[in-house]
Formats: sequence, structure tokens, C-alpha cells
Amino acid sequence: MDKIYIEGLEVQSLIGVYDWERDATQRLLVDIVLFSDLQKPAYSDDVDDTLNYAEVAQAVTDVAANSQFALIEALAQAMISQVFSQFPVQKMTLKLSKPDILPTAQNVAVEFTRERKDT
Ligand SMILES: Nc1nc2c(c(=O)[nH]1)N=C([C@H](O)[C@@H](O)CO)CN2
Repeated sequence: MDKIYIEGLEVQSLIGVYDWERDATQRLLVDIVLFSDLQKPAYSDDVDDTLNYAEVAQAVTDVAANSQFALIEALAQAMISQVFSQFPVQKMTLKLSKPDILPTAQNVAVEFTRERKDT
């Protein structure tokens, strides 16, 4: 299956388990793989024949900005649900990273791969 990638998308969200995380938004990074047959747009050269990655990136950015989850797991699921509701994608992988939170780790992240029927 062909794939569209969105890598290192920076978003802001109010997120975290602890009281000290509930005052200000934090920087999160999103990596997305959209599994999609790209044969048609490859020949038509028409954005209307494909998943518009700019629109997907904006949808995910909006979910982050407009939510207040405790766990990155919950925000990741909300992002996936929004993409499936808004775009005709059958399968996707989404990795959500919280890179600034643990001083002794480069990154923490969750990664989900979901098919439309799973949501
Ligand atoms: N599996 C998870 N563990 C933790 C999360 C999370 O979102 N998923 N979050 C926290 C805190 O909010 C963390 O970012 C700061 O310690 C802790 N563990």
C-alpha cells in the first residue's frame, strides 16, 4: 500500500497528569502515516484525487489546541478519530511525542496503528 507521511508536526496542547502541567500548553510532535492508494493522483496530478496532507495536519493541530487530556494516549486516540471522521483513509499510524517532559530522556511517545473499523 502506498503511504503519505507527515513527520515532525509541531503542535501545542494543554496536557499532562500533574497539576503543574495544567497551567500552560506543551510542545508535542506528531508523526503520521496515511495508508492510501496513490495511483490515481500520481497520474491525474490533482489534489482532489488524494488525501491532502495539509488538511490532515491542520485537523490534528486543531485537536491538540482544543483539547485538555491528561494522557498522550487519549490525545493520540482523539487525533485518530478526527482524521477517520474527516478523511477517507482506511488505515493510519500516529506517533505522538512529548519531547520536553523527561529531563533524562530524549523523548517519550505512544504509537497507534488503527484501521477505520477499529475506531
Ligand atoms: N503512559 C503514560 N505515562 C505518563 C503520561 C502519559 O501521558 N502516558 N504522562 C505523564 C505526565 O503527564 C508526564 O508527562 C510528566 O511526568 C506521566 N506518565
